[in-house]
Amino acid sequence: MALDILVVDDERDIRDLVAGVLSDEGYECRTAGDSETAIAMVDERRPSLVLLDVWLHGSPRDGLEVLDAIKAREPGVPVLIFSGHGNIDTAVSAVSRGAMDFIEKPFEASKLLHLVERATETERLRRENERLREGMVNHDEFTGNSSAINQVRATLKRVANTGSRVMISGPAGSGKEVAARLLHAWSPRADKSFVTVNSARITPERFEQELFGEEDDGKLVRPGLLELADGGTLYLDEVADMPENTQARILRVLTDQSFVRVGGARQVGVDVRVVSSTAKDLNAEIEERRFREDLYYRLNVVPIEVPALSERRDDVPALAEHFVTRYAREQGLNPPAISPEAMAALQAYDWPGNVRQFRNVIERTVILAPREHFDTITPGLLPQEITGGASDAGAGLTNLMGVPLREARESFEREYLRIQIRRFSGNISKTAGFIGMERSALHRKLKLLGMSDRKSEEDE
Ligand SMILES: Nc1ncnc2c1ncn2[C@@H]1O[C@H](COP(=O)(O)OP(=O)(O)OP(=O)(O)O)[C@@H](O)[C@H]1O
Repeated sequence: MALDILVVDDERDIRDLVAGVLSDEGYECRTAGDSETAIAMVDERRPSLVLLDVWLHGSPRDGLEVLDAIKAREPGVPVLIFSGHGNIDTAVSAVSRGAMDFIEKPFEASKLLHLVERATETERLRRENERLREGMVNHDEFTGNSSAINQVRATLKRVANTGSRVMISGPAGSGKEVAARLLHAWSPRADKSFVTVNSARITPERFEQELFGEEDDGKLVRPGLLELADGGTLYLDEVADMPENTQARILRVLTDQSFVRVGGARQVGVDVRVVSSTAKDLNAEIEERRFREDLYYRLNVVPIEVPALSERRDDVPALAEHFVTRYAREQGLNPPAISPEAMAALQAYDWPGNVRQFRNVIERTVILAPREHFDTITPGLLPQEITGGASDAGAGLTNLMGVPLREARESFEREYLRIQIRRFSGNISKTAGFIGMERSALHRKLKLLGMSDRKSEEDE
C-alpha cells in the first residue's frame, strides 16, 4: 500500500504542484486548503506524513494550532512545515513544538522529495517490520483446550479492550509471545503494529538506540522500536534481561508516554500498550537488585501465567493435530493420523523445551517419515528421545526374566501405571477411564502396588 501524505496549504497552486510531484513518485496524496478540513482528514484516516503550511489565510486556526491538533490526535505522525521568507521564526517554533523539519518556499522538487523520504522512513520501517513478522510467525493460533489455556484465553479476551499493561510469565517456548499476539489481535490496536523488543538479542550498548532511536542536530537519524510501535503494542520479551539504565528510562516512558531520542533534546510522544514477558522469577531478580521493583509494579498490572506443557498434558492431542496438519500441508501430504501409542508417548514425555520443542519434533517427524503409505504416525517414527521410555521398557523386560512372574507383573504394572498417570497429569478418573478400570479399582490397585499418592486422591 502506498504511503499516504496529507498536503495542507491555502494556495491551490502549491497544493496541486506538491501533490503532483509526490504522486509521480508513487505516494498517495490528499490535499486540504484550510485548517478544519486538514484536521477532519487526519481524523478520517491516519496519514503517514503531513506537509503543513504555517500560514493558512482565512482559516479559523493557523498552522501552529493545526500542528498541535495533529500531535494531540496522532503523536507519531511526522509533520513537515512549509514556510515563506517572512516566517522562518514561526517554522523554527513549529519544530520545537513537535514538527520534524521545515522547508522554505520556493523549494526544489528534489529537496522536497529528499525530506519526504526521510520523514516517512519510520512508517516504511514499521510496515516492513510488520510484513517480516507476519511472514515469520505464521499467525499461530493459541491452540489448546486444557483448563489452564482456557483460563489464559479468557483473561486475554477480558483485558484486550482495555489499555492495561499485561505481564505474561512462563517457561521458554511455552507460548508467551503467541498469547501476546493474540491479545494484540483482539485489541482495538489490531490494525497497528505489534513490535517485539527482544532483550536477549540486543547488546546492552545498543539498547537505547534500538528502543528510542537516534537524532542528530534535531533531525531524526533512525527511529526506535518505540516509535515503530506507536498506536500499537510494544512486546518486551524477557524484561529481566533489560540493562538497568534502560529499565529506568522505560519507567519514565511509561509514566510520560513520551521519550527523548538518543542524541536528541525534545520529547517525542508515543501511544503504546506495553505487554511484557518473563521466564525468570522476577521477585528473585528484584531481591538480587537486577530488576527494578517500581518497574515491576508498572508492568505487572494484569499477570498472566502460561504453564509448562508438562503441566497441561491434555493440550498435547490438539497441539499434535495442529502441527501435524500444518507440516503435512507444507510437505504437500495429507495429514496422517497419530496412533494411540504414539499419542501416549507424546503425552508422557516431559517437554523441557515446551511447545517450541513439541513443534520441532512434529516437524522433524513429518519431514523424515517415509513417503509411501504414510498415513499414521507410530512410535517408531518419533525421535528416540521421546519414546525413550518405551525402549527402556524393552530393556526392563530382559531384566524381568530373572524374577518370578508375580514380581515381573507387578513391576510392569507399576511402570505402566506410572506413565499413564503422568500422561493424565495425575488425574485418576481420566487414567482409569483410559486404561479401562473403575476408578475405585484403580485406587485399590495403586494401594496394593504401594503407589497410592495422597496428592492425587485429594485432587479429585
Ligand atoms: N498454544 C500454542 N498454539 C500454537 N503454537 C504455539 C502455542 N504455544 C507455542 N506455540 C509455538 O511455539 C513457538 C514458541 O512460542 P513462543 O515464542 O510464544 O514462546 P515464548 O514463551 O514466548 O518463548 P520464549 O520466551 O523462549 O521466546 C511459537 O513459534 C509457536 O509456533
